[in-house]
Amino acid sequence: MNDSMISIKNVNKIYNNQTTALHDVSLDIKQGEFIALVGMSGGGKSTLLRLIAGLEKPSSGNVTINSTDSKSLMRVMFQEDRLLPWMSVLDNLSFGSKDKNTKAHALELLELVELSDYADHYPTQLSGGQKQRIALARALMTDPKILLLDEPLGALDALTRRKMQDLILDICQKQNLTTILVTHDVEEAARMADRIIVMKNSTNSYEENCPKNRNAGQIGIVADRVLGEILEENELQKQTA
Ligand SMILES: Nc1ncnc2c1ncn2[C@@H]1O[C@H](COP(=O)(O)OP(=O)(O)OP(=O)(O)O)[C@@H](O)[C@H]1O
Repeated sequence: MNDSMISIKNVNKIYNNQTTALHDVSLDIKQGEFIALVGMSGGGKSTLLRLIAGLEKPSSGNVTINSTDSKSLMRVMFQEDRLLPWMSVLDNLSFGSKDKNTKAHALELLELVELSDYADHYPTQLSGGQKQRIALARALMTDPKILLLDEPLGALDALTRRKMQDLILDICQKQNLTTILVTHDVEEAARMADRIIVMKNSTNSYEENCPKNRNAGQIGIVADRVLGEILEENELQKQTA
């Protein structure tokens, strides 16, 4: 019996009959687990996240979400905050709803992300970190069970980023969210995730001398060993810089 919240079986994703973004990817994610997807550019991290979110379909294989919950099940948070500039912070969360409960829930979430005093502000009046906190609150408005984070902290300075990591971790733990974080930052992955999945980098594009599926977007599990290697590589780069 499979007790996974998200079950990915033998998934391939080929774009335009030409670019293999994912090759035979299988992965099970348990309820409440925090997964980080790392790997070099073009390794298929965002593609995998989009397939899980149902924003795209696999070319073959299956992505199954094992939950009886309805459409509010999953929310995605992106690198850019995607707030509507003409709406106040409160309206960005409640989409202008006049419903008392919706507003009350939005205010609760503003408190959770420590921005209660900013309900009447507009996005242009906020710092980058504040905007991402609002984006996080908005993602939580529907009480999702699964949170998909596509490099949401990439544009933040180191200190703000660290604070956001703590905030996200705290919320995910308290709400027992199943979370998938795409990040280029291996230290961030190590700090936040229960499990790190390394998407192997590859030549995804079709080339004559390279069978088009070879090495494309495969998952290399994780492993402290792999993580260690990447960290060592970074160390080497620093030393030779
Ligand atoms: N809509 C698309 N159409 C065609 N090719 C695509 C599309 N989306 C992604 N690809 C290709 O699929 C491969 C994987 O891309 P993806 O964005 O998933 O990688 P990634 O690991 O998230 O990269 P990055 O870290 O740079 O964001 C790349 O070769 C990319 O060019």
